[in-house]
Formats: sequence, C-alpha cells, structure tokens
Amino acid sequence: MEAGMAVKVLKSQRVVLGQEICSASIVLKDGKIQDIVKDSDKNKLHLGQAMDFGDLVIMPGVIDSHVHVNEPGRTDWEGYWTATRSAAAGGITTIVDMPLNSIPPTTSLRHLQTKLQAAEGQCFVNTAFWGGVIPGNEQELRPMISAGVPGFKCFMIHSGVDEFPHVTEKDLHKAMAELQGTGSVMLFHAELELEDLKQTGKSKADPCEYSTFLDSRPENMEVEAVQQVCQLCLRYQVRCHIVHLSSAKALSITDAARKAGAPLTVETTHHYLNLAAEHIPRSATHFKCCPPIRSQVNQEKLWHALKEARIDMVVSDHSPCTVGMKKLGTGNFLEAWGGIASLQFGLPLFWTSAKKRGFSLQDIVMLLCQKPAELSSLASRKASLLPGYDADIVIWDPDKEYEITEECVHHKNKLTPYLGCKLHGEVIATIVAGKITYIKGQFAPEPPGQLLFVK
Ligand SMILES: NC(=O)N[C@H]1NC(=O)NC1=O
Repeated sequence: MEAGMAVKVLKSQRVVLGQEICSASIVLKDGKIQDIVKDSDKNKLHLGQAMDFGDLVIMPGVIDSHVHVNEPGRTDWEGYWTATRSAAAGGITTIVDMPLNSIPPTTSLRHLQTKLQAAEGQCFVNTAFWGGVIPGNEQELRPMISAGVPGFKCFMIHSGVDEFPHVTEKDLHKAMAELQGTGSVMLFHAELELEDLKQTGKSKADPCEYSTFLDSRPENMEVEAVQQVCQLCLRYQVRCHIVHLSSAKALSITDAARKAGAPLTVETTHHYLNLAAEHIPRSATHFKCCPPIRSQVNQEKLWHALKEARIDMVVSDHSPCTVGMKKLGTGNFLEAWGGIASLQFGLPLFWTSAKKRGFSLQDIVMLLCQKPAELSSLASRKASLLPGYDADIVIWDPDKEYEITEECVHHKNKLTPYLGCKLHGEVIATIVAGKITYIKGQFAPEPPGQLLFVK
C-alpha cells in the first residue's frame, strides 16, 4: 500500500453505506466506484486481492466547502500545494475554494481562469471554486456559472481585504436577479455594521482581552444580516446559504424563513462548535475570527440546532495568514488578522465533540460530506459510496487518540488554536479518484486531485 497507488478493491468491517454500517468490499475502476459487495451478499463475486482495513471506518471523503487557499497573490498565507496536502491528511477529498484573499479574487471569468492556472497540477484533493459577488460585477456571474462555479460568496461587511469589497442591499438585488433561474447559490458572510455601534465610536477597553473584540461584534450584527438574507431569499427564490453562523440567536429567523419556503441552508464551523469565548486567553489572537467565537451557552445551542437539522452542515472556514499577521507580539485582538487555520483537523475535531453528544458515523457523513456536496452541486457524483460515484474515500480510526503537534500540521502556516489538543480520530488513508493521495504520513508523488466544474 503506497501513496500514489491506484486501488482496486478495499474492504473493512465498518463501511458506512447510507444509514447502514456493515462489512463490505468496494470495487474501484477508472477513478469510480464500480461495485459494493456486502459480506452478507450470498452471490458474492470473486473480488481478487482486496486491501483489508480490518475494523477501520471506510466512508466517503469529507467535503469542505469553505476553504480560503489564497493563491495566487497571497501564497505565503496558504497555497494549493500545502492546503490540499493538509486536506488529504485530514480525510478531505474535495475542497471548495473561497473567492477572496487571493489576488486576484475570483470575481470575473478572467480571474477564475487565473485561479485555475494557479491550481493546476498542485492539488492533492479535488478542488472546486466559488465565484465572488462584489459591487458592480453582476455581468460576470453568468459567464462564471457557464465555466462551472457552483455559486457565489459575498460579504455584507468589510471582508478583511480591500480587493473584495462588501455589497450593499442594492448590489444584492442586482446579483439575486441575475441568479434567478440559474440553480446557482449565493453564499453570505452575514454580519452587518450596526448604526448604534458606529455612533459609540472606538472602545477604550483593553484590546488584548478577547471580550473587547467580542463586544465589538455583537450577535445582533449577525441577526440583522440574516434577516436581510432571508427576505432576499424569499423574494427571489434563489438558493441562499449562510456561511459560518456563530450566533444561535439568528436561528429562529432562518427557521421561520425555511418554513415560509425560502430555499435557504446554514453552515457552522468547527471553531464555533469546539471553542468558547470564556476559555480564550488574553492576547491569544490565533482564536480571532469573524463572526467571533461566542459563549459556551451559545455553543451548546449550536450543537442542539445541528442535532435538529436546523443547521445543515459543518465546515472549516480555513482562513490562514502569516504568523506575523496574527500580531502575537502585541496580542492586540483588534489589529490581528481574523481567520482560523484548521483545515486538516475538521474530521477529528467534529468527531471528538460530536460523539459525546450522541452523533453517529452516519451523521458525520451527512453533515461533513453529503450536505456540503449538495451545497456545491456535487452530490450526484460525490459523498456517497454508491456504484458510479467518484472513488473519493477516507479510511480512518475513530478510536485512536492523538495530540496535535506542530510537526503533524501540513498547513503552510502552522499556527492554529488546536495545537496541543488531544483528539479522537486518526486518518489512515485518503483516496481521491481511485488513487491513494495520503497514507500514514506519506503523500502521492503526483497530486491526483481534479479541478471540478459543475454543470
Ligand atoms: N477574509 C477572510 O478570510 N475572512 C474570513 N476570516 C474569518 O474569520 N471570517 C471570514 O469570513
């Protein structure tokens, strides 16, 4: 079993097949799943030599639909080579790259082509690309859809980078009208600047305390933005998606909109489910992200909402930067880059916390694979172990405990709030398009990931 090898038959006693977990063999051919043969199948074919993984879990590879790769232009923050290696080491078989933080941002067909050139030949996992909506680029949206982007992200507040300006409600009306009837989806960074906060001006509170940053981005910023998104979604009947929901308070609004017929989905991230404001040390700016990590009480509400399917999926929002930009020297939360690096650790982070709350392996497949695949219009070929589907598979040990150390991090910049954490769930091997892209610390000599375009 070597990295780079094409796999013919895989077997284990714990294969996640829909709602069932059973002993089965998976036959792969030409990058696809050709057949699934359960051990209970009396008419078992002769399968030849299988790679036998004993009782390790075999399931569809994780799909992380919220990843900032930053190449070209800010490749020192993160690039395709390093991002997709860390994804492969984390059991992810497809990422969907966000349209901002790279220069250029993916806001036109020409810029998309630049991104594709940058990614070509560098991806250890499959990579699809979100487009971006910025003021005045409505005419670029349909050409980008024709080129295969699954949808578009916009910011309702400053994005953190000047070349990706945020939109106003007026811009959104134009973009939504353009997307009507296309089947495309609009992704919203849902925070709005509040008038009363603007008037209060700069706080005199200590910028090295996490609470100072948290107070600068209260829950109502999310609540008001989500309200606006829901109204647009209901009016235009264009698929809308709230990225990285942090405030559980906004869920009553999304619930009501969905009930009223809005084609709306909601994601949250591993950091909102695993980190809590009360435990963020003074000056620990590597915990800064937007919207902010909130209280423990809020976190439990997010877990409940996930259980009740009021939140549809969990993703990383991997948004790394150089170590210097995190301003660890001064520890000033207000000046540090907002964004958390965690791409590699989504699966074990989620499992470690989710299993304590009664989630199952089948729930993982739903929340980390199938729902993000649906969002990205990839579900007809990915995220299920079914004949005809792409052979994108993870083999992992949910019981193995290990500690995150700098040596095991494959992100370009190793700073992550999870250093030193003990997690359950070790990825043993990741298969992309039928080839082993990662196995036990080794990567394929040639990156097997494909650039993905949706029809
Ligand atoms: N520009 C950028 O990556 N922003 C991301 N960072 C973060 O913390 N939230 C985001 O949306």
